[in-house]
Amino acid sequence: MLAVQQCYVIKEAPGKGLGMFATRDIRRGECILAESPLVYGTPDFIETQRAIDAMSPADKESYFALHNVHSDLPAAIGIMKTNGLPLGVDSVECAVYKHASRINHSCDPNVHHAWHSRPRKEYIHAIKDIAAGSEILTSYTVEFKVREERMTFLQQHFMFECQCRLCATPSPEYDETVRRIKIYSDRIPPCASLQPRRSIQYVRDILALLDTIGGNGKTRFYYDAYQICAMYGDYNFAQKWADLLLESYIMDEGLDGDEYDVTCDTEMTPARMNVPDVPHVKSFLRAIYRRQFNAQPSSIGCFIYSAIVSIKKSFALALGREGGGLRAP
Ligand SMILES: C[S@@+](CC[C@H](N)C(=O)[O-])C[C@H]1O[C@@H](n2cnc3c(N)ncnc32)[C@H](O)[C@@H]1O
Repeated sequence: MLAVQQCYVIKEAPGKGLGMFATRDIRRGECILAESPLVYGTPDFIETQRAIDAMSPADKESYFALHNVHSDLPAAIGIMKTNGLPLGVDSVECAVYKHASRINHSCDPNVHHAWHSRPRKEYIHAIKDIAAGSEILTSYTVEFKVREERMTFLQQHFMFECQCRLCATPSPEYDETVRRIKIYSDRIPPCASLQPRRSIQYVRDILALLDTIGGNGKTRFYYDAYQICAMYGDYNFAQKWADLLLESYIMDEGLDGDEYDVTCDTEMTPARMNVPDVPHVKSFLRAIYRRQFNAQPSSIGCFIYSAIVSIKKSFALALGREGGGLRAP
């Protein structure tokens, strides 16, 4: 497994309790932390309490040192509710971490957190360049919520008033952009089967809107466009969207998960794949990475670009038909 060198410190974050701060410049795409949970939680309080009781004394000490904003609940449960990160999108299970649970919130985050099920670790990746000394901030809310919705959610679940740059000064323009993104996003699935061109246009409109508000959150829309083009046999443009998707996905989630070691067929090449299926492409990228680079994840950016170039060529050979006219990225 690749070693992750610590590039952060946990210390006082004025007005927020403790927080995580960069100890050196961190580049977008770098893996900041890959951490195993102290303990897992489920919606069943009794089960959760049992898991906490069964922790080692050292883990228990770390756990009970964490922040708790739910003083109306037993401490063990309050800490779980304050600090639990879900085990994947929409999961009702969560886990609490000694370090990752110290990361404070921003509606304009500079990291993305993701659960990787095979190594059973939480990964924190920089989604922006982070200057030494800056606070490392993730988002506790789901994407595309207007200021009022975000504030209500954060107050109800985490009992604080967000003072990030997006919340401190209300911006009706920002909220209007978020509303439009949400509307277009909801229109993509129903349009995809009957009006693929229109759905691709929605994707393009969303990408343009996202650019006006900082550019985060593009990955899922690249995936939508890739799927629509692949579904219609427009492999030329499917490949172009897949390139964008891969770059964006790997920047957000990295290639650090051991699941790619386990599932990886090192003989697999993109030319042997029928469609540019993302998990397989990730396995392939990981295999090249492990074969060719004996490097820290911090050099991952350079690798991604060279791998994408080789993948482009291979896909062009394997799938190189002319597109059926869906719009280019
Ligand atoms: C998961 S903990 C984060 C680490 C915590 N600050 C600590 O001292 O361990 C979540 C809690 O941190 C505080 N917090 C997180 N982000 C904040 C922010 N942007 N502004 C104020 N407080 C925040 C809130 O009390 C929230 O309930």
